[in-house]
Amino acid sequence: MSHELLTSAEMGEADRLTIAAGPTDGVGLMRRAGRAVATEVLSRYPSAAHVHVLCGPGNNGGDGYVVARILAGSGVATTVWTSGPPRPGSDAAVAAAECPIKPRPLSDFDPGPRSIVVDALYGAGLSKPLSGEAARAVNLAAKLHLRVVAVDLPSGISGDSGKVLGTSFSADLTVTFARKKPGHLLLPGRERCGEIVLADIGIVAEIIARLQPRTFENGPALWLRDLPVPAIDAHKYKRGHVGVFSGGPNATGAARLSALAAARSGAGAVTVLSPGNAMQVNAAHLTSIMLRKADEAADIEAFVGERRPSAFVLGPGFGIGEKTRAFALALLASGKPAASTGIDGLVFDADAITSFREAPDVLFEAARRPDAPALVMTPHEGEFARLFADIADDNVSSKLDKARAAAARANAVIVYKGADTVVAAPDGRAAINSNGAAWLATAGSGDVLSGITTGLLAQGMPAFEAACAAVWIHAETGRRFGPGLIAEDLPLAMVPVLRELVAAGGGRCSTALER
Ligand SMILES: NC(=O)C1=CN([C@@H]2O[C@H](COP(=O)(O)OP(=O)(O)OC[C@H]3O[C@@H](n4cnc5c(N)ncnc54)[C@H](OP(=O)(O)O)[C@@H]3O)[C@@H](O)[C@H]2O)[C@@H](O)CC1
Ligand SMILES: Nc1ncnc2c1ncn2[C@@H]1O[C@H](COP(=O)(O)OP(=O)(O)O)[C@@H](O)[C@H]1O
Ligand SMILES: [K+]
Repeated sequence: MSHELLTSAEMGEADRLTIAAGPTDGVGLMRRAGRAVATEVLSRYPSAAHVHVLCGPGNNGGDGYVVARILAGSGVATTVWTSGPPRPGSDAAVAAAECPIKPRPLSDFDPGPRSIVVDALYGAGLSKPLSGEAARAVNLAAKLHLRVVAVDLPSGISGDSGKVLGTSFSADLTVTFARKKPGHLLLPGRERCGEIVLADIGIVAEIIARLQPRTFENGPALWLRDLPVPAIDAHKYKRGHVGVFSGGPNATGAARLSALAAARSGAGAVTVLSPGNAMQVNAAHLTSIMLRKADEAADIEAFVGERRPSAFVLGPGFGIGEKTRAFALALLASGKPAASTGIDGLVFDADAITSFREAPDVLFEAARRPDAPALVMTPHEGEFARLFADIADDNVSSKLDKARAAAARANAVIVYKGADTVVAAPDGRAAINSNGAAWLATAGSGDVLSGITTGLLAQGMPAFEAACAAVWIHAETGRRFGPGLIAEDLPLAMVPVLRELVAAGGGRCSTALER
């Protein structure tokens, strides 16, 4: 499965295990890596006037010497610029010795217009901010609008965090090896990589599996087998019943967006739980979605006892304050074992998150109780900082690290939203999403996401998989819809996406939910 993402350390270990297993040695891997890059350059820029290969002192530079040798051997005018010679005896030194081009110092780098740059300065071993001659090369390439092909990663981008250290190349194409790294998907790294090509250099799946990777690129491979489809004997309650809490009379739309999305994602029944004073306005706007009054926590208990809901979403448009906290805690810890409530999961979004700003530990402790239903929280950056202020303030950690730390602390699946949404589970698994588009940045879009997540939870999908699937489906829908998207469009527009997923082999029959 090539959706695993490897940290620099894991990639180094994969390298080591592959060499130990034989027969390929380190230089062999380097030759394959360099050949993969050279093949892309030759096929994409067949009439390139001149290629400038920038080689650093480590193995990234080693790959660069291989590229330069192959390009020169193919008749391409090639110049090698180096920021320092490889360590004697290293694989890179072997690759440099095999390269017939005499390197020139990077400080003299002087590319002509319309030439191509192959950036093999630093990759997985980037250890400090780019400065001096490397920074000058970055600026020159940008000023001359040169095409840049990055080897493994654009130099200056951290493979583990996607952060820019000092400055970085903005590549048109990045060729990486064996598996992508988190920095290829997290921003701003993703944007600086351009198109990403994953090259097979002979590090086999068995070796990757031995590393037991815990980080993934979000996509159907991660959760398709768990995507619920109705069994032949399904009836609506077997397909899961979702409860969505509505805000007051002036804030009911968010709940209806969530409710509609939950229904479209396959929940057989959806009930909006509305304050008494908003019943009229909700009733005027609901058709297949049911409506029930819920003014206090005791009303939830009655609803659970009578109507057997399987998942709830609390937060969209609900309002911030004591009532929200009381509802959240009642849902998490009504004092009954989960088996008797039958609740598969909860989604806390928006105001349900913000309401615990002053006392996040109360929420985390409630979520930690062994009988608490599985919890998914879907904060955007602002909401994340309210609940996890210290984690958010840490300027060193990546978004991936932050989501993971938050999930462990809250004992919840955390969907840390944004253009590079990260989904993290308390057990350490995490997925980075990359199929979205900025069209999704529209009011109510997050309410739809929480509805999809709740709909999938209600159908028995495990929390991490449900959150990952919801994020991917939501993003895919927004990307395909494109200009003009508003949140109201999303529930219907996700139907073709769902259809394709079911046709592709989703998943688990919701009869398994019979209780
Ligand atoms: N693993 C695999 O399976 C395979 C890996 N392969 C390739 O290996 C690459 C990783 O190679 P790598 O580990 O040698 O690190 P690399 O990025 O060349 O840098 C290390 C050197 O740069 C220096 N340095 C760092 N940052 C700097 C800065 N800002 N400014 C100045 N100097 C800086 C650093 O200095 P130091 O930290 O020691 O001070 C050290 O000397 C990987 O990206 C891929 O292309 C392929 O061959 C196929 C198989
Ligand atoms: N630039 C972007 N690219 C991709 N997805 C985005 C972008 N901006 C926002 N999104 C997605 O849109 C949704 C917005 O949710 P949220 O901020 O809660 O909005 P609202 O509160 O208005 O519903 C999230 O799923 C987020 O990941
Ligand atoms: K590079």
